[in-house]
Amino acid sequence: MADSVAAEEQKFCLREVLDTFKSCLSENKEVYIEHYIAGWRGLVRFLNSLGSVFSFISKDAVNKIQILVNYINGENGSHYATIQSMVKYELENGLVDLNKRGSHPESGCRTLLRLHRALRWLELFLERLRTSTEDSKTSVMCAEAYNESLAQHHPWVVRKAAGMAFCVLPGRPTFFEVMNVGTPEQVVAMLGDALPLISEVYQITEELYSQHNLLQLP
Ligand SMILES: CCCCCCCCCCCCC/C=C/[C@@H](O)[C@H](COP(=O)(O)O)NC(=O)CCCCCCCCCCCCCCC
Repeated sequence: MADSVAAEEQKFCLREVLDTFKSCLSENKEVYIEHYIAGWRGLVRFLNSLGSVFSFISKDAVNKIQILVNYINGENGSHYATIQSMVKYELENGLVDLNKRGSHPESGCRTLLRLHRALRWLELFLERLRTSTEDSKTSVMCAEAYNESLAQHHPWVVRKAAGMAFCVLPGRPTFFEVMNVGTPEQVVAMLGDALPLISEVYQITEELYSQHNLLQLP
């Protein structure tokens, strides 16, 4: 009984995860950090279910999520409701290391920027998955998406480790099964629904960071 409950709890559906990105946007298009983080938590669970070779990646994501959770639960938590309010608060109070890491090495702004760059990887990867054919290789799609996005911000050693991890990604059929969304057609349809929302969250964040010159935070 306990086992089946545990199994049920662990049952993973990528549709639900991607749906959390829907709830990220407020009416006036601000991005709720709490929901943004919830989306990442779900993605990390998915990554963990693919095997322990990916744990160096999920550990870093968990670490960044935790930094943001600590801000949300901290005494200035009200300023961390949306990415917009966080940027305003941290900049106005000099809480961001702008040029080199110094007294604020783990600001909310620089931490979220790392996840934001990873969101671009996700967008590119999911778009490739959506338009892939039966014989497409997940490792190739993942590597291409990575090279076009995150890789540009990673040192050689991280790129090397990431490249090795991609090689052991399961093939497309298994990958789709683990997503637990249904038939390949249903996966493709679900991705078609989810991608515009992920793109919108990405674009809004990108513009905000660009306006404030925060895209290269150390
Ligand atoms: C499905 C395959 C998943 C491949 C994931 C691709 C991303 C590869 C990222 C490799 C990061 C390696 C770990 C180290 C990272 C940090 O150096 C680096 C910089 O941080 P720092 O400035 O504090 O040092 N960190 C980052 O860039 C943040 C990386 C966050 C990665 C989160 C990845 C979550 C992946 C979720 C997969 C879900 C797939 C769903 C598809 C159906």
